[in-house]
Amino acid sequence: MIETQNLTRHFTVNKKTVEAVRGIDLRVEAGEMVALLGPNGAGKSTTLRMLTTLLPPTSGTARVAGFDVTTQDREVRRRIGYIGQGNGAGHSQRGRDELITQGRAYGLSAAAARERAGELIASLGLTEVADRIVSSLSGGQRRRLDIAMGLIHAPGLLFLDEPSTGLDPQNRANLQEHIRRLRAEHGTTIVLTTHYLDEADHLAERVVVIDHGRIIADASPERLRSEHAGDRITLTFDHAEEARRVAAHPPGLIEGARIEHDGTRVVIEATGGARLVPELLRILEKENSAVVSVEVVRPTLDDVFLNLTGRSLREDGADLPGTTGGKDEVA
Ligand SMILES: Nc1ncnc2c1ncn2[C@@H]1O[C@H](COP(=O)(O)OP(=O)(O)OP(=O)(O)O)[C@@H](O)[C@H]1O
Repeated sequence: MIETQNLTRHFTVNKKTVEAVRGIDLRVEAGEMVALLGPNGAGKSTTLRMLTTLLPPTSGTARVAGFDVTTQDREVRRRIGYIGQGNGAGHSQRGRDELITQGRAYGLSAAAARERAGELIASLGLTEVADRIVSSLSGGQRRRLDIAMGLIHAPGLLFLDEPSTGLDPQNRANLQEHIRRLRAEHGTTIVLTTHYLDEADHLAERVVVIDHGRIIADASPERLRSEHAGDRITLTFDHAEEARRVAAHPPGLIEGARIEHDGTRVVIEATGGARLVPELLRILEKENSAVVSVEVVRPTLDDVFLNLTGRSLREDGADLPGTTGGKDEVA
C-alpha cells in the first residue's frame, strides 16, 4: 500500500538546512494500522505530507496505493483520505452541509452522503452543533468536523495527522473507536501520527518510532516493549536483611537483569520479566526467602523511547495517559 525508499525532505530556513526527514524506508501492507510516534519536530508530519502529495520529497521515492507521489500525485490523491492538523472545513456553511457536499464530491449519492454524515455526526459527538455555521464552532468541535470530513468517503487508505490533538478524553475515545470500526468493517489501511503514547499503544498494531527524521524502531507495541525495555518486578520481603541477601546473590534465573535493593524491597528490571515471576518465587521459597508481595509493572512506550534515545517523549510535551487536560477542548 505504501513503499518509500530513502524518502528525504530538507527545508531551508534563514539560509540554513533543516533535515526534517532523513532517508525513511517504510513499507505498509494493505489493512495495516500504523502509528508514527515521535517527539515534536521528529519529522512525522513532513513524512505524512510527502505521502499525501502535499509536499514534494527532496530526494528518495514513495509509492502510495500503487502510484508515485511525485509523478502520479492525482492518482494518489483519489485513493486516499487525509486529515491534517489544520481546519479543512469551510466556515460559512453548516457543518452537516459541509459533510454532505464533501461526500458528494467524492461520488456518494445524496442519500448515502446524508446517511454517512449523520453517522459521523453522531459518533463524533457533533449532534448538537452539526446544524450551526462552522465559524461558530469551538476549536475542538471544528477538529471533530475536520475528522468527519476526512472519513466521509470511507477511503481505502487513510492518513491522520495528530487526530486526537484538541479532543477531550471522551471524544478521543470515540474517534479511536471510529478508526477501529473503519478498519474492521472496511479493511481500511490507516497511518496516523501521534505523540500520545497511549494512542500509539492502544490503537496501532505497529508503531514506527521516528526521531530526528529517522526511523529508530518499527514493531508492534508489545515487541517494542519486550525488545527495548524490561518489566519491572518489585519483591518485598519481611526483613531488609533478606532483601539485601537476594540482591547480592540473585537466583541464576535473573542473571543479567538490572537489580536494585532498597530497604525490604528488591527491584528487578528484566526483559520478559513477568514470565519469570512464578519460577522466581519457587526458587526463593526453596531458599527460605519469604516474599511478602510482588508487583509487576510493564514498561510503557515512553520507557522504550527513553531506552532508545536517552530522552523521554514526555519531556517533549507529550501527554501522559490520563493527564490529557492541558490540550482538551474547553466546553
Ligand atoms: N515548512 C517548513 N519550513 C521549515 N521547516 C519546517 C517546515 N515544516 C517542518 N519544518 C521543520 O522540520 C522538522 C520536522 O517537522 P515536522 O512538523 O515534520 O515534525 P513532527 O514530528 O510532525 O512534529 P509535531 O509533532 O510537532 O507536529 C522540524 O524541525 C520543523 O521545524
